[in-house]
Amino acid sequence: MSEDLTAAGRAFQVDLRGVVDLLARHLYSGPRVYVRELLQNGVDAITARRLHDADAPARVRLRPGPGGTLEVTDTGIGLTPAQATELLATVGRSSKRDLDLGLGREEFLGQFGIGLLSAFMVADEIELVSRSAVETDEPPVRWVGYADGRYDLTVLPRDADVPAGSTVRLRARRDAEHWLSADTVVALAQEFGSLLPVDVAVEVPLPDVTGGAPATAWRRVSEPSLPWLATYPDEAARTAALAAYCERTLGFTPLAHIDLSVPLAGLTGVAFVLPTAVPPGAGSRHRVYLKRMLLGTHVDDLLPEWAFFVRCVVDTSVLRPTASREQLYGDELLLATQEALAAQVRAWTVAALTASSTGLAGSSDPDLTAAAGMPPATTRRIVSTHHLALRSLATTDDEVLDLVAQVLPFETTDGATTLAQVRADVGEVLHTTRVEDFRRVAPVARAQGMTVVNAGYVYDDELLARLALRPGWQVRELRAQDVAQVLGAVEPHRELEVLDQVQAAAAVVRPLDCALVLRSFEPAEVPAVLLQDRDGEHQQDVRRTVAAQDDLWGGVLAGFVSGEDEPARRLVVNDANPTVRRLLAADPADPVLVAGVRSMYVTAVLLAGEPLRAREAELMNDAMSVLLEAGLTRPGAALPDETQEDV
Ligand SMILES: Nc1ncnc2c1ncn2[C@@H]1O[C@H](COP(=O)(O)OP(=O)(O)OP(=O)(O)O)[C@@H](O)[C@H]1O
Repeated sequence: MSEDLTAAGRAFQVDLRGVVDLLARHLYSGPRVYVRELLQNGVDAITARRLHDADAPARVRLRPGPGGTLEVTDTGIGLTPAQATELLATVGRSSKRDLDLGLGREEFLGQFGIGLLSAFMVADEIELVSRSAVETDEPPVRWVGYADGRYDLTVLPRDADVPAGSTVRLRARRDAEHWLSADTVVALAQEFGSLLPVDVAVEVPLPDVTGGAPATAWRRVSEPSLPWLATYPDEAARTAALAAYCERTLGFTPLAHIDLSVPLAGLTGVAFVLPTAVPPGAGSRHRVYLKRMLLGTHVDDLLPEWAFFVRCVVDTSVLRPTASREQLYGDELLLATQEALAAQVRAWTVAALTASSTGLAGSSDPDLTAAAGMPPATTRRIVSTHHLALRSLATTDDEVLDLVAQVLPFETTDGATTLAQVRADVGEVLHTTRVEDFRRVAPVARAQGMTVVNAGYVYDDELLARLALRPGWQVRELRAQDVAQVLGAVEPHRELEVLDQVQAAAAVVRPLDCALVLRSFEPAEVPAVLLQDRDGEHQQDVRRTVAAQDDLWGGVLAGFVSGEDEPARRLVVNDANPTVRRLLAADPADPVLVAGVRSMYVTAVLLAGEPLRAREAELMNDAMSVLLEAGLTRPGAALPDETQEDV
């Protein structure tokens, strides 16, 4: 016989275990948030009571007990038996968004009506004993919820010893006792509730010195006011207090702090400047409080990527949390807030940069004077520690770009100097875009009096490309020809004199995709330099592609290959170098000439900062043995023969 399952208008049944599992695994970051949810309910209840009675006490007390119990008592609004039935027995029911009850969401931390369930992550039973502080004729009530979805509700006698407000009691599930231990509760209450505007304290055991009954004390975990809004005797005291707060909370001593304020989002706070450089892309980890309850310590997206040199601590009363209460909800308001915060950090950054370039005496801009108010050594330290962040910002911001060009040192062939200085000295800013290119040309360029900027480091080539578009700047990437041009040609008679040797030497490097030319240049100690020809490199690429294509495409592409099979690199041999001159005096067929050219080539590759390929290392070895052999067998170069007697 089959049962009739037809139904209409029935209510959903909820399997609480499934819901709790869902919360624990997918919504909350872990059981630890149960403390936050209990604190939040206590604070919200106090807020609700204070809407009726502004002078009502504002206390939350947490008492971890023996055997894994925890009692959380608040002096909040409490519940009548009817409210307890309605609010606690329905998952998703919340008094905090119920306008019928005359309450709006703005005042409260909670909104979803699921927070209390988080206690089931650590306990199988939640007991809540409550007495309404507003409907004082109502009796107190005791509600007990079980993780399997049942609950008991008992109306207590009117004269029962239950003060106005609520007490939640938990008994830890086996395996979850540590979550309710005094140490853990203190740590969690401090983490989530340190900035709460109510008096939050945890009962902690005192060390037993008398041998009597164990003594306890209340340890206050909340601060009376936000550290950045508190009143201090003077600016120096405020800076010191904020630095101490940063040390306690974020674990570092800041180089400086930047005050933040976005009234639209009810946001105030501070950005602390990190004392050491962080790699770009390290992510920004900001500490965000929502109505003074910790939302998260790793909230992303509060500031743009370039601001990776600061860590913020902010409190907002208007931005909304995601349901996990661990990130901010991405709405229009958050976007506007991010923009406003970025503008404030940027204004400060510009001020710091300007201050470090000029000293800024008498500036009337408050940001500028604030930054300039820092000791010059501090401004310089900030700029040198966080130059990468500044370079990154300069790639998208012209004002910062101009300042960076004036203030930040770049590596050049004249030593570290600013781009503005290079412009003032030589007009055009010539730069390489790879560190290897710079290493390759630096010694020669330096000796020729050419100024070349190394823009091979992160952000620098983007930065120079942007600078090239700024009025008044002439910026160009260095080409091989620029260097080749300044390398002096050799007199025609000398060229003729060593023609055979140069041709023999060219034949040595040709299989290594390298041409060879003879020039005379300073410094004379450098026997040869390797020049990379970008056009040549491109030609090489095309040639490789042509070789790999079928006939039709190969034919089309071959049209792009210009002229002869030009090598991509040029070994420029220095006729001013004594070793080179001796080498060029050798017989073109002498194996020493071949070995000498090979070793010159390898030295030039290394000087250019290029890695040595296996083939080149092999050549070096061969060259060494030829040179050694030649050296050892030279007449008069043999080791003294010990058997021979002195004559
Ligand atoms: N300590 C308390 N004092 C008075 N009322 C309470 C207390 N704790 C819970 N409540 C009532 O129970 C309701 C449900 O609480 P719960 O923590 O599950 O959700 P919430 O706080 O409303 O929202 P959220 O899920 O965002 O935390 C609350 O809206 C509130 O009315």
